[in-house]
Amino acid sequence: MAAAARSSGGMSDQLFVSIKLECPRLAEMGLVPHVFGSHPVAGAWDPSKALLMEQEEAALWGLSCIVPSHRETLDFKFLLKPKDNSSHCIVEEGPDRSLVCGSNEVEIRNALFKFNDETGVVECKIFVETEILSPFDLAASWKAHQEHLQPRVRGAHDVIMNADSESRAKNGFASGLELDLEKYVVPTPNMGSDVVYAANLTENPRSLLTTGISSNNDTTKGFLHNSIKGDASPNLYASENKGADGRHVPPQEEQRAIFVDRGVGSPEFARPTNETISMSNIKFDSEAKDMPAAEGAVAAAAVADQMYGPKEDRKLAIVLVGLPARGKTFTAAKLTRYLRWLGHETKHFNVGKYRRLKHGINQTSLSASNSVEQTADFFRGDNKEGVEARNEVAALAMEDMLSWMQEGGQVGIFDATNSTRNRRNMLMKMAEGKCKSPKLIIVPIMNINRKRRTYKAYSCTIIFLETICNDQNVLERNMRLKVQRSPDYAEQTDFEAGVRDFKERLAYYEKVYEPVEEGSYVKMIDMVSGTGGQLQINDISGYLPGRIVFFLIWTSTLQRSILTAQPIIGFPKIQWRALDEINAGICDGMTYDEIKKIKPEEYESRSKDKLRYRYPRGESYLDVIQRLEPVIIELERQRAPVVVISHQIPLHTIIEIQMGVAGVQEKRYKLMDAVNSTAGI
Ligand SMILES: Nc1ncnc2c1ncn2[C@@H]1O[C@H](COP(=O)(O)OP(=O)(O)O)[C@@H](O)[C@H]1O
Ligand SMILES: O=P(O)(O)OC[C@H]1O[C@@](CO)(OP(=O)(O)O)[C@@H](O)[C@@H]1O
Repeated sequence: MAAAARSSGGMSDQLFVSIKLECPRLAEMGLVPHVFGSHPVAGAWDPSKALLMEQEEAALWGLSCIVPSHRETLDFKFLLKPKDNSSHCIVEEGPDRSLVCGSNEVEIRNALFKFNDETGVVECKIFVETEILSPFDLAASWKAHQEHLQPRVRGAHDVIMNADSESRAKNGFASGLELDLEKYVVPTPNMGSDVVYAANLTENPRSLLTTGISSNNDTTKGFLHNSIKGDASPNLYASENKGADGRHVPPQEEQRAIFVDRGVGSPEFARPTNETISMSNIKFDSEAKDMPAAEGAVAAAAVADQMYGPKEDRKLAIVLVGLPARGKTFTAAKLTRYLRWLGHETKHFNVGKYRRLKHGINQTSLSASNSVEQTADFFRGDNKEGVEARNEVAALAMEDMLSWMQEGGQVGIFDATNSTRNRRNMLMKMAEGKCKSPKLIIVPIMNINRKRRTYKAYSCTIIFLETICNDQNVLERNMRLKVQRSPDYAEQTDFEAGVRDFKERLAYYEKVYEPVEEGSYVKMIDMVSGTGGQLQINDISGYLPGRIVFFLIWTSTLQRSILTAQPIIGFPKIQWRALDEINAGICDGMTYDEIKKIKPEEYESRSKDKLRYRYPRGESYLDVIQRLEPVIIELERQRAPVVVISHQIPLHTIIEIQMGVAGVQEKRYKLMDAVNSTAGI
């Protein structure tokens, strides 16, 4: 019942790069080395977005990253910035340095920095170490991280590379403006210095700023306007068109950051041991241990492929769905980082943030009672005012997201519960309004020749990403975390009362919750419950880029194929509806003999043309072939072994299909009689 496909290529390999710079003089001169380069993640030659190298010893700085294999070359240079004035910089002399992806040969030469004063030239030693990593190395690294093992291969610490890492280091937060926003606008409960409420780091509601919609927190409004003018964060909205050396720098609305996620892509990677990598090994005991980095990658994989084709022409709206405390914001944040890392303009819009800015953190004004403990009331499905208010802020956020996409943004991530069909319909309609047709966004451009407006169309796809969690222990813990961290409960001094209120809110949501059954969707089910987790994918063609390591087992959605996959631990399993057995319609559950007896005319038609015969209310083999197309295309693209567990394969048989330049080789392994046969097809 199983077929394994293996391909000979190594295109999913990634290049691990570790750069070190040694120079005893820099520290005493108060200078900090940075790296900047051609790729947006290295600042796109914009010195203000250069990546900070971390000081590892008194005279040694380091930076590590993973470069995806599809990037052909990465040109870069070193530059020095004074510790206390990051706007001045000294770029190294000489030609650009080049890293050729797919090759681990790098030219090593010292870096020379020329000063116009008596300092003269400062020379720094450079060490560059590269290594091509297979998906398995990365997966093992991820696993090692999850288990909090000490690095087995490299000694360097994990990297979080962030264009604004200096201010991050100073503030402990990713962005000056957003830090200030949280500090001054919405009170946040004391979560410990290193914990940031993820929703706070999402997009700032521009519709609420520009339309003058008032907040019941006056400080908010005033502060926001000041911030935009530049008082709070001079860097965030400043745009520069030229780098220090005159190179063109693409305009950027916000700081670009790449996170080489801890674990996945961490320099602390570990070689695979004989152990298997299992989602079920994920520990889930404290937030400090963080949640699996995998989901972000998993979900990203499922959507990243939507980005294939000319990048500037493709738009993707990812709409999160799920009850509160299911990890939506967490997943959206990971997805945002991951897609940005892949090079896609991505923004995360959190409706909770909009709600808090518009209505404040205490919704009692819209609820029946004035007690703080009644705030859950705002979320009651039959609280007309509450529902309207929530829809209103959701519409504002969607409006902002669609406008940003029209202006050039590529992936918008819309983070709210979106727990009813009505709400999702509203969002789809809004998107269609902008798109004119579900797949198209129309933007006017001037056609000078004809002196009239024509329209340039580009496609926009909506994908629902639903997070489902049935594990009561996980939920209990998540709920307490939400109360501890959400600004909604910042003013609630009685923690247990906050938990009760949040549970009440959840119960209201549960009453009206309608899981997604419509459109294109990815369902992430129990990803953190310790059972391995499952993904359900519907109507997403060509998903799963080869470089993603977490998708290695594919099953249909039917019990028997899921059960067959169960003993295979080590990889999350993905259910594809496209792999389901033929739908036999009214004949479902009957044997051929029974069909012959009960439905002789059907039996007769089927015998005449098995390929085209379609069961009443069911499918024909031609239909099945058609729905299998995306699976086949995806298989072709995979560069790591994939196990497909599906139907109509001889019992107790594994078919290994090797795709190579010389054609396709098929091997059959009979599990019961150990006789193997080989055939070319
Ligand atoms: N897939 C998941 N299933 C369940 N819990 C998760 C998942 N991913 C992350 N979490 C945990 O859920 C907690 C609440 O997450 P959050 O993203 O704020 O929830 P939501 O946005 O759904 O209200 C996080 O602190 C995280 O530890
Ligand atoms: O309007 P819906 O779809 O319920 O979603 C947004 C709401 O989700 C909530 C539900 O608790 O999420 P969040 O945790 O992101 O703050 C509310 O804050 C927010 O107002």
